Amino acid sequence: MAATTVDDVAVVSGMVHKAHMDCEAALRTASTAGTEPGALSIVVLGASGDLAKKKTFPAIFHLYRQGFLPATTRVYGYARTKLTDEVLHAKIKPYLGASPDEGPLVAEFLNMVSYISGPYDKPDGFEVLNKTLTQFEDKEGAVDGLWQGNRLFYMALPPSVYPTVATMLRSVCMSSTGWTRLVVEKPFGKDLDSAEALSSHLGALFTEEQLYRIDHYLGKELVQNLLVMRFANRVFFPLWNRSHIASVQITFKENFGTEGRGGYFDEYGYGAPVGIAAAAVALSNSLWCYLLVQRFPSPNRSQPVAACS
Ligand SMILES: NC(=O)C1=CN([C@@H]2O[C@H](COP(=O)(O)OP(=O)(O)OC[C@H]3O[C@@H](n4cnc5c(N)ncnc54)[C@H](OP(=O)(O)O)[C@@H]3O)[C@@H](O)[C@H]2O)C=CC1
Ligand SMILES: O=C1O[C@H](COP(=O)(O)O)[C@@H](O)[C@H](O)[C@H]1O
Repeated sequence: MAATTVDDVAVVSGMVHKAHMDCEAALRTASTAGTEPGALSIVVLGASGDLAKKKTFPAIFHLYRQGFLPATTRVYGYARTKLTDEVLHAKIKPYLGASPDEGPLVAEFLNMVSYISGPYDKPDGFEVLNKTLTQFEDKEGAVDGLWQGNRLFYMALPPSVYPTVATMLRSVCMSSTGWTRLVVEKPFGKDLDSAEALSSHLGALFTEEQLYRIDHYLGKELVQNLLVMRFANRVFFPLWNRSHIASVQITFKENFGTEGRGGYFDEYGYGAPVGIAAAAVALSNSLWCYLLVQRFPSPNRSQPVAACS
């Protein structure tokens, strides 16, 4: 059995890089931190929903607080519900995870956040969004006399609308002066056929470098630690195989109900008891990934493409 090396850890980090990140890590990678020149627009699609409120906006706030976002960043929420900027701010503020003395910082952050309402299946709203982004980029995106506007789209939406929204973004909202990236939160399909269909749909619209598929559960510390324990711990590494492990048990525990997460359970047995629907969503992505984290062989290079294959 080969000894574990620092390279093994780097290889594992490479895998983590592409597919196993939480919202914050994904956004940080996708925005290449605060050093990149030009204007950065982060668009949260499904901004009126549960994931946006509980995970995505707080993650963006944490990046802002840590100085990982360029000074020329704006955050746009997009969804069908008609909301004012103020109503969106009031909705997300309690979830940002700010301490009582961070009032001014929160106000500064919310000042960067605005909201656009529009449909997912017609170009109208996306045209307004594109115009808004372009105006911001024209104003703030100057780099050495040239203009650069980078756009990050985060789909905090039910899976049923991913394909339509991706098509709209591709036809109406691509940046013509910088990069465009699309973050897709799990579930990535509910079975092999739907995962392949989604993959080929997105693959026809965006390049692999533009696509970030994430499951925030795999960015959790416990799961990340499993990777280190498997590949970088000299005691566990030689023992982590079928000769020494009789079975692996993964327990999914959640003690609360739907709580506004209608879209979350869409197509995953919404009529079923909440626990079963929640477990079905978790099983379709997170739990399989946990199992893979236990089992996948060490990839031979640290690039995401090596990890994917
Ligand atoms: N909530 C969570 O903790 C987690 C969620 N996810 C995933 O993130 C995505 C979003 O989840 P979540 O925010 O909970 O879902 P929501 O039900 O809150 O949906 C998000 C938004 O999408 C719009 N929407 C809801 N249902 C539909 C529909 N049938 N057709 C079109 N638009 C709809 C609504 O906005 P509007 O009507 O204003 O357009 C809603 O505010 C899902 O893929 C979910 O599986 C992943 C991990 C955790
Ligand atoms: O992916 C999921 O995330 C949500 C939120 O979980 P949290 O522990 O990060 O707060 C969870 O409710 C859901 O069951 C799971 O599939």
